[in-house]
Amino acid sequence: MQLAADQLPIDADTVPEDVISLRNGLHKLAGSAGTFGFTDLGLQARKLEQVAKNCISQNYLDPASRQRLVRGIHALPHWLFDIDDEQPSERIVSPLTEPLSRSKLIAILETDKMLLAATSQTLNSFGYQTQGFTTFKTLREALKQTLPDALVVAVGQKGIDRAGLDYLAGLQSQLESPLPLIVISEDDNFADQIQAVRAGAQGFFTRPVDLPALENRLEGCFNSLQNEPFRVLIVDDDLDLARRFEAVLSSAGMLAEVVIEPTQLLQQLAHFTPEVVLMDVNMPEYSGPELAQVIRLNDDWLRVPILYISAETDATRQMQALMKAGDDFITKPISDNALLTTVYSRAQRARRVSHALARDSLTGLLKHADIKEQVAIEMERAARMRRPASVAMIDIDHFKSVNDQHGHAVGDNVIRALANLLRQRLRKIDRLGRYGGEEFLAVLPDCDAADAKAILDEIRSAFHDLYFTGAAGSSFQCSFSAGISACNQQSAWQIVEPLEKADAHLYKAKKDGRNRVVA
Ligand SMILES: Nc1nc2c(ncn2[C@@H]2O[C@H](COP(=O)(O)OP(=O)(O)OP(=O)(O)O)[C@@H](O)[C@H]2O)c(=O)[nH]1
Repeated sequence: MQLAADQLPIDADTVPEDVISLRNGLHKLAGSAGTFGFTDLGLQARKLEQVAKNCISQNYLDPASRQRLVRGIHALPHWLFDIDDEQPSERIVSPLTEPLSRSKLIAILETDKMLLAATSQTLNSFGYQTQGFTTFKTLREALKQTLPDALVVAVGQKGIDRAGLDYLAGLQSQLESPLPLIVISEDDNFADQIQAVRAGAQGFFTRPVDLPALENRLEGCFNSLQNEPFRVLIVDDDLDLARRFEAVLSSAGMLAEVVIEPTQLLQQLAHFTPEVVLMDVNMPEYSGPELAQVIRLNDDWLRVPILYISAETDATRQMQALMKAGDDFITKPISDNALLTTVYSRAQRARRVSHALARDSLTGLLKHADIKEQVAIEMERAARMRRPASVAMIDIDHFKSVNDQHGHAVGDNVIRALANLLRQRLRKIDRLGRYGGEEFLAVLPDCDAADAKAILDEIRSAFHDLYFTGAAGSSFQCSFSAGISACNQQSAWQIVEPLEKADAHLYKAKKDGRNRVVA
């Protein structure tokens, strides 16, 4: 910029190209310097940018402006040493996503040993670790040592009393984020419920407890939506700044990727599937709004918010950009925490919207069309990589009679319980969807027929061990049948119609007596 400023003609009738490129450089510096902690440098650059802008709008480079530009640009390095201590030392907010690899530990307080064993067993079958207590005293001592991930406590004569709930309320108030708490009571009296709410309860069940429904509530508390890191795509030609944003977002547990070559934008979108796009506005070859419009040409990315990250503060120009495409403006310079919270809230909302649109409302699993698409993707990948993969079609046995005997709501509980069980037992890389009413479809990459059968048999047995609460408090059990189709390394590229094959095997499982897996 210094060289370009020195070469500006004295008293030019029209604005030379160099003033325009200097304006662009100053604009970029004004936006990025503050982000790196050089607030004063950013302010000086912004003032000089305004001088250049005035010349451009008058289409005339007057001597006074030329002098201001030349002197100002030569003085810029001076401001480089005037680093703003405040910003870089600003603490980056704690990671906004928590890794989920270990299974969750649930502490259970239940004075009845039989009920404690049944509750533990059910939660174990859903993949949770459990720690059982029969007195509040022992639970309290354990809580002093380590905190579980959630608490299930019985109140009343058979468990914790009012003072105990007060103790839990006190404990919860000391925690940054309260523990999920589920309360079990003898009946649904108001006093117990209000007491439970004051202790931070997120679930309240009366005896006899519908354990799969309790598990469903627990799972809701853990909110699996938050467990996968948010994915953010950064499009900025200023590589230093882009890397800085990438580092800030990564430090908070998000996955960030930088688009260096805008012509690769669509490929990177398809490959990375971001939940938020951060888009620079002024780039040399393609402007941010142009690239945002390209993204919006494809309905696949409609759910992904595009945030312009720009030094542009002029409301009219911001509006013009937003009218073309894009969702909001983040104004540079931006502090690390402001960047994180803005991106986080946008990503969270985008994920919720996406989830609500693609997921089945009863089970939270992928809907029919989406799981079918996943099967196609995974089978194609398996063929390409010459890796094994399996497809499993799972159907609850005699489900019509569950509805007929216990009502539709109880039937829904059974469907939800199986969905949760499958979700807990399958791996993260497996894809799972609700294929129809009481029918589920899963695709298991890198898993041959024998392994898939073993996993499904284990889940089948765990499902059959569950006791559901039916009409008038009666309890009943359910089972499912499953059909598996698979391709191994050798046949990976030969497999045709995996769904039809799995369906034929499911039919055979039903015909052979149900409660079985046919591979
Ligand atoms: N509660 C509830 N029931 C559903 C839902 N979707 C479908 N159903 C019911 O599921 C039942 C499926 O019954 P069928 O296809 O005859 O099969 P089945 O009784 O499970 O018998 P088999 O599959 O042969 O073991 C029907 O009664 C549907 O009304 C749902 O979302 N909730």
